[in-house]
Amino acid sequence: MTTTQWCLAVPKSDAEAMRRRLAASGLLDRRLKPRAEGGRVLLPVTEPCEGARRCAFEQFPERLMLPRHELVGGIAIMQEDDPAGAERLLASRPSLHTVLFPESAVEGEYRTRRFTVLAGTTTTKTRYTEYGLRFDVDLGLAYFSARLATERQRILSLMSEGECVLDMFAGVGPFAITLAPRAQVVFAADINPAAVHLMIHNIALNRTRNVVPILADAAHLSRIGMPSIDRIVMNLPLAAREFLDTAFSLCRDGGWIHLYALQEREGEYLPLLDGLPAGEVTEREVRTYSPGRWHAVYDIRVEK
Ligand SMILES: C[S@@+](CC[C@H](N)C(=O)[O-])C[C@H]1O[C@@H](n2cnc3c(N)ncnc32)[C@H](O)[C@@H]1O
Repeated sequence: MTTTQWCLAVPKSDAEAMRRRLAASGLLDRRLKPRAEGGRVLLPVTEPCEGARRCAFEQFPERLMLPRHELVGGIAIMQEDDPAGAERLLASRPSLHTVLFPESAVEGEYRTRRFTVLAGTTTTKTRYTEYGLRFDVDLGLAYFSARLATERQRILSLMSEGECVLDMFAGVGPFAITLAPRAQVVFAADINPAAVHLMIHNIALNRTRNVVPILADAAHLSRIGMPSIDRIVMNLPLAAREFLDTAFSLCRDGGWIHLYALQEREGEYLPLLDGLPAGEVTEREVRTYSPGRWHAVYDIRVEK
């Protein structure tokens, strides 16, 4: 049976690396068989993204009946409250231990969701691996998304050796621990004690020596005697705007701020930079969030 889906066409030599990246970020449509076309491989993706086009694919026969889901380690998060589908999903992959259904949207200051267990072990904890790093997460207690895996690697690729980095909204530490190998030091703050607790655990799990976890409201960071920062990550899409003054005060001249935003219009967040010492700004789409709304990142060069 064939079906039409969005896909990315990549050179054969890059196909396996790209397939892994898409799988890690939850974008690979695992129900469909990738296929060759000329010197390229067509990789089916679950949602439109930059460079994607529509193509016909054959379905994997054994996965025909599996419900749509997002994977985080051994947990599958389903989009429908379908216990029978959850049982089929659980049986289809030996690595899965739990299937969850979100009862709420991402909510509250800690940006967490409430879940119902549809199948498997009653837990919201799991171990997730990303580019060789391990993260213990508890989806009920602290925010975590596997969909930013590629974005974390992009920020790493922008860094020079020995940078001093600040992750203002660090959660369980995925950005901070990913960026640490190229940094002199990474300060990683979060207001959620459970997130900071897991971050400390993940720092030890990955034998990272240069991440400084901070349990604090980011609004207070300029008062704790921090050195001048080369690069700041601001991943709190709905409220990061409230912390821009603090970020600009902490970042050195010539440094960079990566501001994540949920937006409905290109350039929606640019007016927030009026009156701030911002130089070059590049805006890019990270991923589609919902129809008409996307997760964007603004790479902002600080010019004081
Ligand atoms: C969208 S999550 C991002 C977490 C992490 N950067 C990641 O990519 O997984 C935002 C985080 O900001 C934290 N947060 C919310 N308000 C904060 C504040 N005022 N100061 C510090 N952290 C805050 C939340 O607890 C949450 O862990």
